This record gives sequence, structure tokens and C-alpha cells, in this order.
Amino acid sequence: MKNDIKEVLYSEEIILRKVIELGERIANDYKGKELLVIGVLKGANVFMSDLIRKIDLPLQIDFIAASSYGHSTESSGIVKIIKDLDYSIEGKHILIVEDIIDTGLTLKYLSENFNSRGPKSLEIVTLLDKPDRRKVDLNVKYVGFKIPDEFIVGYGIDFAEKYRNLPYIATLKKEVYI
Ligand SMILES: O=P(O)(O)OC[C@H]1O[C@H](OP(=O)(O)OP(=O)(O)O)[C@H](O)[C@@H]1O
Ligand code: HPA
Ligand SMILES: [Mg+2]
Repeated sequence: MKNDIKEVLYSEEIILRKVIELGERIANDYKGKELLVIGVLKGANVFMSDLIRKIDLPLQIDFIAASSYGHSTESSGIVKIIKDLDYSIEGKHILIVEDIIDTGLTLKYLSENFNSRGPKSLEIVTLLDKPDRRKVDLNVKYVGFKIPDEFIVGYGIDFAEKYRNLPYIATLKKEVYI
């Protein structure tokens, strides 16, 4: 697995520091409110697990599973919901947790879908943001790192379902995916 890595962009230590910073900001912003944190599977699984333990507030969690990349490095443009939320979000303060925003199509689709269910508020936190690749406008309140237009893996993020268990975030050698 390590032979496929081109460059480590963010080490475990750097990621942890960012997760703590985001968790503190979120805890501060939602003080006194009932918060429901929704992770977008599978990619956000690792970030979500670390982040919720750095939000010092009573909160609830739920998950939705969505996929649009499959085994490609380009979005198919069609967002498929593979598993829906378990509970209603009507009247609740919702925070969507994503690992990465690329074209923005996944979150555009999910935000519109969630907004139609009548939440009290809806915000997004993403660990990584690739603004140069955006195809649709999105309002993202919490961003960990802005990254250049390169295909990345690790810390939950895959290529063809591999590399999710790398503890750091890295770029892949081109020959691996071309
Ligand atoms: O902004 P976008 O271009 O829509 O890309 C971002 C989405 O793509 C990845 O999910 P993917 O569809 O690969 O499913 P996965 O989380 O199971 O890997 C990632 O986890 C985001 O959810
Ligand atoms: N890597 C893996 N999955 C992704 C990416 C990426 O850079 N962008 C959107 N889904
Ligand atoms: Mg993926």
C-alpha cells in the first residue's frame, strides 16, 4: 500500500490538531443547542469518529451512505443513497460531516434532500476541500484544509475501496490510477 503513495500531505499529528480545532469551534457554536451530527459514509467514517470525540457537548449521531465515484477518480455525477438516515431530522440542528468536497455534487444533493425534511438548521463540516474542482455552489461553514486538484487517499478516503485505513492523507502515484 505504501509503495503506491506519492506524497504525504497531512500527517496523523497535523490531522489531530485540525480535528481538535474544528471540534472546539463546533462546540462553541452549538452551546445550549441540541445537535445531530450526520456522517456521510463511507469516506467520513474515520473523520466523524475522531471529530465527535472532540466536540464537548451532548449530541446525537446518525449516518447516511452515498456514493458517486465507484472505482473511478471522476464523479459519475449521479449520487446514489445506499443507506438513508435512521431518524427524522425535522426541527433539529444538523451538522453534516464529510471527508472531502470535490465537485460538490454529493453535498449539493444531500443538502437539498435534508433541507426538504425541515431541519431547524443545516451546516457542513469537511476535513478537505478542493475548491478548484467545484461544479456547484455550496455554503460550507467549517473547512479543515483546502487542497490542490490532486486525487488523494487515506484517513477514510479511498481509491476503488482501498487505502481507507492509512492514518495520514496522501496523494497517489499516477500509475496507480491511470
Ligand atoms: O464533491 P464530490 O465530487 O461529490 O466528491 C466528494 C464525495 O466523494 C467521496 O465519496 P464516494 O462517492 O467516493 O463514496 P465513499 O464515501 O463511499 O468513498 C467522498 O467521500 C465524498 O462523499
Ligand atoms: N480521493 C478519493 N475520493 C474522492 C476524491 C479524492 O480526491 N474526491 C472525491 N472523492
Ligand atoms: Mg470513494
